Amino acid sequence: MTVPTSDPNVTVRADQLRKLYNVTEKDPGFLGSLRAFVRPRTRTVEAVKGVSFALSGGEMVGFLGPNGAGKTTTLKMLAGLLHPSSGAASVQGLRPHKRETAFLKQITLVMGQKQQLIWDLPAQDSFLVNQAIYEISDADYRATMREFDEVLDLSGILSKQVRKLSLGERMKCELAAALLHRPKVLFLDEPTIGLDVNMQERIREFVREYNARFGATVMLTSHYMADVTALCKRILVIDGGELVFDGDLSALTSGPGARKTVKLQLARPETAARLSAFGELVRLDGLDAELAVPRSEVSARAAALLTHLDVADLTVVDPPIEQVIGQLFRSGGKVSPDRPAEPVEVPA
Ligand SMILES: Nc1ncnc2c1ncn2[C@@H]1O[C@H](COP(=O)(O)OP(=O)(O)OP(=O)(O)O)[C@@H](O)[C@H]1O
Repeated sequence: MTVPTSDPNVTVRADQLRKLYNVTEKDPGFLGSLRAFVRPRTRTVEAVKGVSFALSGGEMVGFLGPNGAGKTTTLKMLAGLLHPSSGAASVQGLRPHKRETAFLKQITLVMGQKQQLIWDLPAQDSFLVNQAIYEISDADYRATMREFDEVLDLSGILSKQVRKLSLGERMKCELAAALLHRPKVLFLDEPTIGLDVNMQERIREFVREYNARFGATVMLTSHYMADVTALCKRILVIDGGELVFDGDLSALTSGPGARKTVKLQLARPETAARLSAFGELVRLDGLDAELAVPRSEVSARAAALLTHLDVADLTVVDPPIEQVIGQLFRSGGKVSPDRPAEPVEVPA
């Protein structure tokens, strides 16, 4: 896919972005080290294989993919930390890898697994360092801190040494420090990782308010689907370095190819083989079973289940979004079209 180049509303653009890493390989042990020293062995990993997309100003987009799919590498290229092997990125009309001051003042990259606050000092000191780096006036600094404090409740933790903060407290400070200069584009890489559900919600609320207040563009990776469903209408899915889906989250749960979960309580035990005739068996636990069924075939399959099996209770629900995304990964991003209902053949 080639990204349109003339849309003035596009703030983030990836055009055939590709990244190769050269990895040095070494066998374990002393002999392995010796061999690697005498005859170094390298391998090329294609972490990102020519991805293209465009984000509009103010859009919040979820960037999903299994481990090692290329999410962080893509975000690092967009934030200018990595130089693409080929292709091009542009953010607010600027080339990220040039790391110009005008670019750095408009973006931020927050990595939940890495910290930018100075470990041995109170968080407040890191804030003052950022104030100086980004040339923020005292008046703006105070106003921003007041606003952030309202949502994140920072008072009482800013004067504590960073090393003594809890994970949640530290993450609130990390976010506030990273947004002190009020960037227009936020790259958030797992900002809620390891946090309890209350703190995840607090961070989401903060991102939502920031986006509404400043019209910021947000690209978010998270392994917690609740973050994505709460904040993003659109998702990009990357798998094996390739972009396999770019569209509305709702299209996955209600569009062609979407599936429903049929929850069954059986009156007597059934075999997996018999249940599988009615749909994809997702769970079988004693008398409780769950089947994934194409949306367009739900009525026919439910009727067949009630006819052929001894069912005590049957309910139809939307599958958890994790399951939908998992299915998307397994199908290489292909959303299969609706098919006409097929007759069910039940093994004896
Ligand atoms: N500095 C590096 N040198 C060599 N290979 C790397 C490097 N960084 C990442 N990779 C490889 O590139 C691929 C993509 O990694 P990346 O960190 O971008 O994935 P990810 O989608 O962010 O994964 P995760 O969800 O596990 O954080 C992986 O195969 C990884 O091993």
